[in-house]
Parts: sequence; structure tokens; C-alpha cells
Amino acid sequence: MIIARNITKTYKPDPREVLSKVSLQIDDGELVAIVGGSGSGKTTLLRCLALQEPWDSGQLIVNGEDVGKLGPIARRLTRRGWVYIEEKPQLDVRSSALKNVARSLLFHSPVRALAGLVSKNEHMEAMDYLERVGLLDKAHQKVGQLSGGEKQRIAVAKALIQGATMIFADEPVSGLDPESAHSVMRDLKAIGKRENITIVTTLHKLDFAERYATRILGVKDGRIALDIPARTLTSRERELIFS
Ligand SMILES: Nc1ncnc2c1ncn2[C@@H]1O[C@H](COP(=O)(O)OP(=O)(O)OP(=O)(O)O)[C@@H](O)[C@H]1O
Repeated sequence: MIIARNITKTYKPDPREVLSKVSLQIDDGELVAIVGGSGSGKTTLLRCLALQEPWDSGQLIVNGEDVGKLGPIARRLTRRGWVYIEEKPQLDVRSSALKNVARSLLFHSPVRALAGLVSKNEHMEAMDYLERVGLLDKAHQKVGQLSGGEKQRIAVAKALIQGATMIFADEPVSGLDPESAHSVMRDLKAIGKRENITIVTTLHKLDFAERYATRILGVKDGRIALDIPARTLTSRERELIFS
């Protein structure tokens, strides 16, 4: 569980508050969609919650621990099992989908990872995870030849193979055609439910949040303007976020 209390953030030297006194709670197993207009602070909020970005004031409590009071090692332990997926996932485009996923098993063996020394068992395990995200038939294809949606699924497979308990995804469907976008969101939702993973994602498209999330967090000018169980928003609720 993550609890944020009055999180405030500026990007110095600009004194403008990009996040202003943000308070929220994320429960285990939720699929939380952070929505809002361009520049409203969605990505900054996601990055602060994922402990990828420092904040200026306020508290972030993860599973009962006040993260601000933890040293770097304890912070790293808090983040164990957390995976942050960038809008454009960082993948080795010259290697196959299978190699990209299998190498995630070697994050504790940097030398083997660098040399690409993946055992037969690790390959088999990676195949299993590619199957889980519906990419078994693309296992031997170079990642550079895959579509944006397929790359997102590889990023998800990499997260799963590392034993993710929490996935933070920044705009996972931006730039995808509608069909791929729906399929990525459907997969994220199904995988989260099946593997009991909490997912927090920023989304430009409100209809995707309404359809796939369990909760919608609407951000406007760095503040939480709406925090409700996901459903089709009323025009008044839309106005609170986008007017
Ligand atoms: N690293 C940074 N340094 C300085 N300012 C930043 C930085 N990152 C974001 N900002 C500013 O903070 C504000 C919020 O940015 P953020 O990326 O969080 O918004 P967003 O809602 O995700 O936007 P978009 O939907 O356009 O991606 C913007 O005005 C942006 O210019």
C-alpha cells in the first residue's frame, strides 16, 4: 500500500509547484489510472510515487514505512519488486524478444548479462513469460522489428520475469493504434489480476481509464481534482480535470 500525504514538488530553479499537496492512497491489487491534461503533472506524480524522483515536502508511506526517513539501502529494499516502464521501453532493439526477456533474469549477474550468457533453462523460462503476454510467436524476432504494442508487452514480460509486485507505467499506450492500445491495456489488466500485481499508469485517454482501471486519479495543475472508482465520468467530473 502506498500513501502520499501533501506531496509537493518543484523543478528548481523554477519556483512553480508541479505537484501541490497531493494526498492519495493506492491499495494492493488496484489498477490506478492517473489522467489529466498535458503538463498537469501526471508523469511527475508517477515518478514520485515510484521513488524515481525526489519531492520537496510531504510524506510517502509504503507498507507502513515513511520513505523520506529511510536511507538509500532501505529505500532500495522498499522498491524491491517495483518496475517502472517508460513511455518508450528501453529494450535492446538488435536482439530477439526472447533474449531481451531472458536477460532480465541476469540482473544480479551483470557480467553474464553483458556477455549475453543465458542458460537453456533461462531461455525456457523466458519463453514461458513471452507466452503469458501473447508473444510466443515473436520470440525469435528482433525487437527493432516489432510494433510499439509488442514492445510494451516485452517490457511487461521483463517485469513479470523479475517477479514484479508493482508496475508503474508511463503512458503505455501513447502512439499505439487503437487496436494495439486496447490489447496492451487488456493484457495489463488481466496480468495484474492474475499475478496480483498493483499497477499505476498515466493515461492520456480518459476512455481507456474508464474502461480498464479500477480507480481514476484526475490531476489538474498539480493537484488531485478527482479520486474515484473507475467508471464513465460525468461531464461535470470531466470538467474538474480538463477544463
Ligand atoms: N525534468 C524537468 N525539469 C523541469 N520541468 C519539468 C521536468 N519534468 C517536467 N517538468 C514540467 O513539469 C510540468 C508537469 O510535467 P509532467 O511531465 O509531469 O506532466 P504530464 O501531465 O505528464 O504531461 P504530458 O501529458 O504532456 O506528458 C510541466 O510543466 C513540465 O514542463
